[in-house]
Amino acid sequence: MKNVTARCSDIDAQSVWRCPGLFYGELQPKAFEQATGCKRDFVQDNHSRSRQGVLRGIHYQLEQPQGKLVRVVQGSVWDVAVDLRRDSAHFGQWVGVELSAENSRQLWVPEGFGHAFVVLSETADFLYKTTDYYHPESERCIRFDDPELAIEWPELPVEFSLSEKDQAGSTFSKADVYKR
Ligand SMILES: Cc1cn([C@H]2C[C@H](O)[C@@H](COP(=O)(O)OP(=O)(O)O[C@H]3O[C@@H](C)C(=O)[C@@H](O)[C@H]3O)O2)c(=O)[nH]c1=O
Repeated sequence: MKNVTARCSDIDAQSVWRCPGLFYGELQPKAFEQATGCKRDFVQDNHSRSRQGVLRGIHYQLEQPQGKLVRVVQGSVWDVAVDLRRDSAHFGQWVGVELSAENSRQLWVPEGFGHAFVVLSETADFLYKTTDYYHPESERCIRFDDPELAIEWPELPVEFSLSEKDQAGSTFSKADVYKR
């Protein structure tokens, strides 16, 4: 499997099941720094809800590149980060991880990576913090099924469902990428 863990950190979130309900402790800056070795200020918190089979990505912004700390608070997704830094030893390699409300895992997707996910459960609530602001003018998309990237997506009982923007994604070979 083409896989890279370099600079993508899988973090144990601080969530605790309670009876009844769930207590979720936001990852504090110090804990984030300890887990990733990175120091970041997050400027935006996003929340999206999608149904099973919805696939979003592979997204990235050329300007104002965003580091993303991602997690799921309801349901589960298969989450993927792709190294798009041309000078990187891991250029074009990807890492995938299941994120769910049950496993409380978080993935740190650093600046310079593309990001995508597909919803495994009936629905999923996906939350992410970003290190820079949304910049639609420089947003780019690479096809999730690019043969060169050869990302392994899970099999689902429903067809994958993509937005028009995601259907029109570029091939990896023709995509604008990061210089470093
Ligand atoms: C991401 C984003 C979208 N929007 C708006 C634009 C549009 O009208 C609507 C939906 O946008 P999108 O179709 O881009 O949403 P979505 O497909 O959920 O995009 C997200 O996908 C995942 C994989 C990521 O990595 C995220 O960074 C982001 O790109 O929300 C904002 O206003 N601010 C934002 O930060």
